[in-house]
Order: sequence, then structure tokens, then C-alpha cells
Amino acid sequence: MPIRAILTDIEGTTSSISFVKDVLFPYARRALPGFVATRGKEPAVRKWLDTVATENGGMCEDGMVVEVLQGWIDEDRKHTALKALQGMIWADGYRSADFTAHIYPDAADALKSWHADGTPLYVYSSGSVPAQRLFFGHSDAGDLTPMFSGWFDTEMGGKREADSYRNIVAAMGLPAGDILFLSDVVEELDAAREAGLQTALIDRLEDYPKPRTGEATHGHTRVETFDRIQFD
Ligand SMILES: CSCCC(=O)C(=O)COP(=O)(O)O
Ligand SMILES: [Mg+2]
Repeated sequence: MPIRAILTDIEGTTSSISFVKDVLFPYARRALPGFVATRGKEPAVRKWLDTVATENGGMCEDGMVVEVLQGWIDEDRKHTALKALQGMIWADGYRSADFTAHIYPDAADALKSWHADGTPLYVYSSGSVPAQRLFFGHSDAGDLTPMFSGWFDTEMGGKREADSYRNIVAAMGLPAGDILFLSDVVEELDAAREAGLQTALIDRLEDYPKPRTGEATHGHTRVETFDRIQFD
């Protein structure tokens, strides 16, 4: 089947899991108390702090909300409020050049080549859309944001739910079968396939030392690097 657009995940797909877990998450965890103390009154920040407080029985102290959020970082919860706040915190890290975002060279090269060939590129990640823009705007391969035609996060729904992909397909305005979704998580690929998208499992040895083969692929095309992805 022809591919007319690429939709890609970030962590474990374009970029290493260890960069997210060992650099981004600890940075956000450390900065969270100071961030809430200095910016907690800004409506865009307050909105998410109040969401967390309400969901946790209406806790009234910001210190308790910070503890909940730090616990969620430790658990790698993909909660929209946490992801939005993390994005705001990482903005400082990128701006002060504390780090650049990891991208595998094969992913950067393939994205550049597909873009040059006129294939529209989209991102769907649990990271908030602002965090995605920062990520690709300050990547190891430079500012890649101009290559992307659209950005989607969990505001479209969870990544393991088929309806999220239906929402994304509607926003992209293409037939689902013309879109190739790339991810390192088979449950995300299952949901995308249920919504009619084509799928490829990115099974990077750096992130998944034990290759997922046979039944573990759930029948999705498996590649270890982006340069092995082939389409007309
Ligand atoms: C782009 S923001 C950093 C990554 C992040 O917070 C995250 O949860 C990534 O999850 P993904 O859906 O890209 O696997
Ligand atoms: Mg991922």
C-alpha cells in the first residue's frame, strides 16, 4: 500500500529512552519545586496544578501536588497535566543549553529524506506538543521543526487507544491506510492498526537489548533503524 504521510513517536523511536529517563525526567524532577514556587500563580501553570490537586482528593498545598507529580515522574506516568508541566520546565533547560535532545542519526537522516521527497511528517507523543516542538527544535541534529506538518499529544487521547488514532487521522485529512505510524511500543501499534493505519515497530538494540521477534512483534513490520523502512 502507498504511504502518503508518516506519523512518528519520539521516545524509543526517533530518540533514545535513556535520554528521556536519565536527562529529561531528572531535570524536571529537580526543577519542579522551584518552578511551582515561582510560576505557580500563572494561569497556564495553575490550571494543571489544580487538575492534579482535584484528581487527588482536592489537596490544597502545592507542596503535596509537587510530591504527587514527582511520584508520577518516577512511575513514568503519561498524564496530560504532568506532560504539560514538564514541557514548561524543559523550556528553561533547552534555552540555557543545559542539554540538546537526542535523535538517532538514522532517524534524522530518514526524516530529512522523506521531507525532501514531499512526504508530510507528523509527531504523536505522550510529551506535550510544546515539549515536542522544543525537543525537535533543540535536537542533536539542529532545529528540525520546519520539517513537521503537525504535532499530536495525549489531548487526542491515550496512545494505546484506537480512537486517538481516529482523531489524528481526521485532523490529518488523509485516509488512515495511507499513513505509516512508527513506534517502539507494540500496544500503540495495535491501536493504530485497529484504526486502519499502517505500522512499523522500531526495535532499537540500544533501547531493547532483547530483540522482539516472532509473536512479540504482534505481526507488525519490525525494523531496527529508520533506514530499513521502505515504501514507494
Ligand atoms: C517529547 S517530550 C519527552 C518525552 C516524554 O515526555 C514522553 O513521555 C515520551 O513518550 P513517547 O510517547 O514519545 O514514547
Ligand atoms: Mg515511545
